[in-house]
Amino acid sequence: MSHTTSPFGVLLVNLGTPDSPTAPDVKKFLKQFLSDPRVVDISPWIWKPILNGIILNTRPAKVAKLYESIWWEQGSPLMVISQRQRDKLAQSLHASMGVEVPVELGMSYGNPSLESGLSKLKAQGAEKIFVLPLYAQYSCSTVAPVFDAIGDLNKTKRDFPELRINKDYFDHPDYISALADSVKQHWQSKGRGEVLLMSFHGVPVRYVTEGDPYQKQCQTTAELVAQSLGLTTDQWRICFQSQFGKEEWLTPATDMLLEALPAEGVKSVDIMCPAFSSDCLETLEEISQEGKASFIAAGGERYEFIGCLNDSEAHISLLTEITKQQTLGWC
Ligand SMILES: C=CC1=C(C)c2cc3[nH]c(cc4nc(cc5[nH]c(cc1n2)c(C)c5CCC(=O)O)C(CCC(=O)O)=C4C)c(C)c3C=C
Ligand SMILES: [Fe+2]
Ligand SMILES: [Fe+2]
Repeated sequence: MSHTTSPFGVLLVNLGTPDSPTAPDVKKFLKQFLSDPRVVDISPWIWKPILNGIILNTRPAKVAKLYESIWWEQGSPLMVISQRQRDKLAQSLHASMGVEVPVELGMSYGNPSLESGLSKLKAQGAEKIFVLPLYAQYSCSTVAPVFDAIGDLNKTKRDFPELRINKDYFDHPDYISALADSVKQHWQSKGRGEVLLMSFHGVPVRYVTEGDPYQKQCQTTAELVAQSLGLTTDQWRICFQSQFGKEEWLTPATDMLLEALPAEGVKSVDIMCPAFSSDCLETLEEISQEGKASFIAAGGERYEFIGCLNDSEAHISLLTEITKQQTLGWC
């Protein structure tokens, strides 16, 4: 195998996670994240006093306990899985392109920062950068901040690398088949529920009415997965999780749906989270633990969580394919 280095590098981007499951580290992370006007876009005159006066004084201790319940020996699941994705994508690109392609991680909030990921790529000789945000569905609250941050970093530089930033991959055939195959594998090992729930991270309805294509992309992903599995309309549902704050968010809300399903006669479900490329607090705690408890308390009998694509072969092969398609002509 050749050991030539490619002229481009890949920056794998995710949202980020606290450095430790302690209140001070969770506070530091939440402060940076929730101060981004792309995430919470209400006027700073109104938002800053709420954030600094209430949220950052109450939420970190509560959320730190939740992080503690899902934390792994090697660190935050989101971080550990992201590192595995980085290493496996580098191996896979080397094997399929015949050149060594540097791959680094950059988190929108917390560590390692986007800036450190870009510097590491530059140090390895990458003159062109392919930025791959690990969100299949574009949202103004997740992918757009990556565009903003990279633009901002370049503002202070006299020169900047040639850049391509992936916008989304919500309908990529390899993404749909990876999700569908993960459901089939799960059915084989754990049996099959009456209904497959596809729970996507929510966003405020206003973001969508103002032009965010997120909801539409989630709907398309869910329909394509259902179609690929041959499900009839009564065998699957879409829902939106992790509501934050008082504004109206996308519905149906996952927690409300889980409480309502047993009364509708649905006692056995499988639930997956296609908007998350790695398991994290929002899937391992909110969906796998809390969701199960509320479904069972409402009269449900069987609740099985299907893990995210994480560092599975199908996921790495999807990321390899996207990288090859988007860097055509660079190698
Ligand atoms: C404030 C509003 C929020 C919006 C809008 C939002 C969108 C959004 N988030 C993800 C994926 C992740 N979110 C994670 C954590 C997280 N998200 C919010 C709030 C919003 N998210 C908060 C306050 C937190 C921190 C935890 C908490 O305090 O509840 C994470 C990281 C989880 C981890 O393990 O560290 C991810 C990943 C998506 C995909 C999305 C919009 C499409
Ligand atoms: Fe979130
Ligand atoms: Fe949450």
